[in-house]
Amino acid sequence: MLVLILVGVVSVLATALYLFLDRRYSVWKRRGVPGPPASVSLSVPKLLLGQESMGDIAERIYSEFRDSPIAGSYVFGSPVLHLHDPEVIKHVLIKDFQDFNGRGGDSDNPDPLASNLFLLHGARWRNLRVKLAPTFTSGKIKYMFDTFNKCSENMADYLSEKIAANGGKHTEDARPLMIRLFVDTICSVVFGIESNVIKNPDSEFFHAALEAVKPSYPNFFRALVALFGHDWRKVVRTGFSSADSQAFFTKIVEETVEYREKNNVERPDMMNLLIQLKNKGFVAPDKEVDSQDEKYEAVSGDLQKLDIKDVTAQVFVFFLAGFESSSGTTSFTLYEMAKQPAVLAKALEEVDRTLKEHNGKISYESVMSMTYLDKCVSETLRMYPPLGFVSREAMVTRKVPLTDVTVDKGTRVVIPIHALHYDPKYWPNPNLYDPERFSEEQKKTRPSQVYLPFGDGPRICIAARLGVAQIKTALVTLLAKFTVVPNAQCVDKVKLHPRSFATAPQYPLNLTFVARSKRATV
Ligand code: HEM
Repeated sequence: MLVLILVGVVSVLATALYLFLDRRYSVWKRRGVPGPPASVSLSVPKLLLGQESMGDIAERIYSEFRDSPIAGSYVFGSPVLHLHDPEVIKHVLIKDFQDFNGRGGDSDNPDPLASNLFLLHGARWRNLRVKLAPTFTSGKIKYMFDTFNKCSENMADYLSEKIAANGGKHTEDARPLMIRLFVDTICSVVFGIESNVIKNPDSEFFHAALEAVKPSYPNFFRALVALFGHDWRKVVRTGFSSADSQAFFTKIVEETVEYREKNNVERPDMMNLLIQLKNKGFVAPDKEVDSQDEKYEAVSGDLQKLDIKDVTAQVFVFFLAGFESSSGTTSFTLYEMAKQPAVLAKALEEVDRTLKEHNGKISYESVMSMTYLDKCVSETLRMYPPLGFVSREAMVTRKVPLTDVTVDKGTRVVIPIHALHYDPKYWPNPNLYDPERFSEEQKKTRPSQVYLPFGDGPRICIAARLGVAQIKTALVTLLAKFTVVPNAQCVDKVKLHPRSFATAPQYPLNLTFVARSKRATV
């Protein structure tokens, strides 16, 4: 009798679970949205085992359903909407932004580093964004120029020493090399600290950087849960960052703030501006460095001050986003130039000519005036966008723009940047590195939403100008002194790491740096 009751209970539970999952996994089918077949067994393993990234999944769905303006999938058992049509994307990112302003992160994540601009949404995000915007004006970037130029010079000195010691050339994996350069750069512009990672790879900042971006399973899983699994986060009790990162950044920020406040230290860096936000609630425009026409909403907005936890979370995201995206873009540009001597020759010619016109001086103006270099960086960002996708969250239940499909409040929305950047409809021969795609004539032939390396709309990368300026400065400084050739061990085609949140090569990008006979700089 007991056995019969037990069998009955198990059968009822199994049927209830089946019906629950069946209903959960049929949301898109019931709404007429195409997508890959869905079931627990099909949607979970590869992603959860870290064998396929969310970007890979978005790409696979895009190539299979690219003719449909939208498609549907499931992550952690929840429906995810994929946008394929540029006009729908424009609505979600820009025109209907208010209803899609979230990124998927939840507001009660206990991780102290999770209350950063990248993950917040709603009023907290808006207030913070308005407060932080003055940190990234073109005036402030020009002001920081000498700082990041100095770091590029240090890298050039390091390579010169290696080349001199190695009989005229030096081979190294470009990616960790550029991480060292941009960790130094970001430490200077954020903390005003000389981390000296270029000369000292044992520096605690280099270890913190590698720890934060390591394509390990725990890092991969944490990012996935932070963006797509807020129902699960409470069960799996995972934060956005590792315990080591939390301890490191909390210590560094507390020590730096305490030292500066005690000793009345003011430095031209982001920490200084974040301390203003902590103590006053806003960053005042700086007449010395900000241009007249730059708009300031901050002072008239919410004046609530940041606490030390908020400051730490922003420092963490600036640090991470600052070195990761720039090191990737610079190393991929050097890699592509090394593979294509004609592109390299044109870039070298422009660097030499422009620096000659500027008396050999690498300045913000000379770097930013190089139009071919600009095309090269744009093309690198097409082929290797640091984020393969961006996400949004539906903040209300409503119709997906330009369709009759209803999307429920809380649904995650994916914009597949990498897939759009490789669609042959917009980019003929997409695997070819061709900077001329960014000539003024060619740019006019494409819809704007098919090129999104910085995202778009009110949540567009807050530091896009800073990122581009520091990447170009590094390239000009290095190309003025060295040429690059692919090493025999250098991969022919880059394979992206499936467990890295940001775009990262799975195998080394070994490049050989050779001193140029005539230096372009003085
Ligand atoms: C080549 C350089 C860079 C690229 C390609 C890049 C790309 C991106 C992308 C795609 C987003 C998401 C935008 C969206 O959702 O629409 C983003 C957001 C963000 N980026 Fe960047 N980024 C770069 C450099 C930087 C740097 C140097 C920093 C800081 C020092 C930074 C800080 C941020 C922050 C804080 C956000 C969140 C903005 C928000 O949600 O309001 N990025 N970036």
